[in-house]
Amino acid sequence: MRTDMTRPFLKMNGAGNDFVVVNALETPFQPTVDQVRAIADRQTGEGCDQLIAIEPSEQADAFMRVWNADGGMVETCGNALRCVGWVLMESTGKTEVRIDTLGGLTTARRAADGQVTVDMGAPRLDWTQIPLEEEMDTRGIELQIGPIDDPVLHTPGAVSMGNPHVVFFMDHAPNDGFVRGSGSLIEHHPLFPEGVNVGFVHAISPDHIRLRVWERGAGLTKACGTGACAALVASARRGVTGRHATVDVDGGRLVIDWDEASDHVFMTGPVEVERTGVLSF
Ligand SMILES: N[C@H](CCC[C@H](N)C(=O)O)C(=O)O
Repeated sequence: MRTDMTRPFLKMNGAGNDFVVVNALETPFQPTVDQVRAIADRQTGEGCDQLIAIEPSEQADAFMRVWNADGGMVETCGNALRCVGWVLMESTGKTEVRIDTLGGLTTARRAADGQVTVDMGAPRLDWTQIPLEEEMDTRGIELQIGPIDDPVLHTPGAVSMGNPHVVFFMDHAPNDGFVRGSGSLIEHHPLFPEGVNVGFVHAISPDHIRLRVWERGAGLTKACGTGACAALVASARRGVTGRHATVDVDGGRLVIDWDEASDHVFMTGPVEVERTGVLSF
């Protein structure tokens, strides 16, 4: 491959959801779809679930741009917000930073044990905001997979945390094959004009859930931060949990609070720096 350009990056993860993070504060970073795919490829590239660029912002400390592994640019990423928040707090010495995204303005601050809390803002719950193709009650939408009289999956909650999510409720955590098979089907269902991230919740108790997520444009990941927020909101709206829960994901544990007074969702979880490297184009 001809190499015209190199670019340093930081490889980070949040509860196992991993990112190649590029500093674009001074020099713009505008990869093509093919370049994003090449970087995200785990066999031939650096390998990641999402590619992240930290860009300048007029109204916040930075703007965070997100590409899925399939090359599509998307609105936001909860686990990456913690990672980018940590990088900005380390580099500025601030204890709280504002990060703008295509999915809305967020705030990150330090929490106990080196963790980071992000104020993800209010969930968007109207069917037009998910968005859905037709009007439905987002507490439980009319969608089912499997035999009509005995569906395998049905009536998920729908929530936007800046990006679209559906959340199915199950009496056990599904295995990889189930998540991949049903997740990839539902991701592209015509009910979701912009595609959808697909969560599978197994409620262990009213403040503890197990979550697996098939991510739009990235597949089965070890964690999905916006997915954990959407799972808690969907669960609380159905009375499956209260407004606070520990969410066990494949790669770790996130704590989600849906604050009653502000209506904002707060997500707390880990941040890890894996290594530094240089991208070549
Ligand atoms: N696949 C997602 C973006 C990444 C979200 C996830 N990694 C998170 O931590 O929130 C989407 O297409 O909306």
